[in-house]
Amino acid sequence: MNAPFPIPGAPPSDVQTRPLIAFADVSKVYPSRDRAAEVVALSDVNLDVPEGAIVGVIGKSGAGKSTLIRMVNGLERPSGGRVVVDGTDVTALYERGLRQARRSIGMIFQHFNLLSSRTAFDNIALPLEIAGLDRAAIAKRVEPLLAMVGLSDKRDRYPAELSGGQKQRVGIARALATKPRVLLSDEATSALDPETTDQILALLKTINAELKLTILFITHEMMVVKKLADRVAVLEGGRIVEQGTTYEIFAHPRHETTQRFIGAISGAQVPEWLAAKLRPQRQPGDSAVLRVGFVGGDADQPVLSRLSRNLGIDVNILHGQVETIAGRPFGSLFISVSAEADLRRIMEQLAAGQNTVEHLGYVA
Ligand SMILES: Nc1ncnc2c1ncn2[C@@H]1O[C@H](COP(=O)(O)OP(=O)(O)OP(=O)(O)O)[C@@H](O)[C@H]1O
Repeated sequence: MNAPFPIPGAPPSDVQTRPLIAFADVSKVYPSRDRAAEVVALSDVNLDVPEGAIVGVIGKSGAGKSTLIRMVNGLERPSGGRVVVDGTDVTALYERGLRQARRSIGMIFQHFNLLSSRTAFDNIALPLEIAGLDRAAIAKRVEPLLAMVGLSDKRDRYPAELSGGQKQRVGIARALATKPRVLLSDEATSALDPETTDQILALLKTINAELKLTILFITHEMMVVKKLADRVAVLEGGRIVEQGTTYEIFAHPRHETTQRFIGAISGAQVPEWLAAKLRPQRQPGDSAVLRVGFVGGDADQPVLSRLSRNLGIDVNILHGQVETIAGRPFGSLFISVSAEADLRRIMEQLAAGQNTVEHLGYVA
């Protein structure tokens, strides 16, 4: 029931629920050119990015990710639908309005897009120069940004003198210079090695938490989604085929594209060495091989030692990867038990909570 009049001091009812970025029925068709057919890059995209959240959009090459993210700051215009950022319909804005809207939307890129003729300090200062700040005001803003991204000692270095990770740190500081409310990340870690990727993702998480900055990112790597996102949307052929919280999507992927993305990193795939040894029929002296999937419930409990104690059997761990996503356990363990044992009871015990158990076959 609606309140008949506003409650004094209460926030407007939509403050907590209104997304900071909203895509509503967005489509994009690139017209045909030079006898090439038109390209439908996006169809019926509906996606909300809640204020303060980190939302990832994952998809293969050509899925429409860049087209989607570039609509938020008006670098791309939809053919249909609306993109609303902080209450402003950016699809209705043109030059001056767009320039102004872009001050509250920072962006970072796969190849950093730094000016090679400018030092780290001067790259970060650029948006402030464009905004007309004087030198003193610029220094007052840039120095703390350099410190925040851990580059105070590199302030006078040129991009060619910086590592990939350091260049991306400059890119992040530059994106934050105008104190945006939204940070867009276009494959920001795709050109970096795994260790540097982790450091940049950690920095983005810190920035999100400390500055309350809303982050929308695109990637083709599920690992990045797992480490960074609160929510994820899976894009395929220009359509969102699945979206939800990162944990929901990892724990219960419904669409086969999502399952493929997750399968590659979840540890649920049977390792090659085990697949080579597995046989469907039991032979004397064999062990039975089981895959236990942990989704949310029981992985932090001593599941295997309990099993061993309750049923008096030995359990061998063959392979596995169990970690936490959004603070909840997720992953798979491959175990073997004597094929003489009561497999039905073993599987019942292992399937306690939300665990899944499959009997894969036998090994010698
Ligand atoms: N300016 C353009 N003119 C015509 N077609 C375009 C244009 N930009 C993108 N496309 C097409 O639109 C589709 C989506 O492209 P987009 O770059 O958004 O995908 P993506 O998921 O970001 O891919 P990648 O990961 O390879 O960058 C592709 O088929 C692409 O060829």
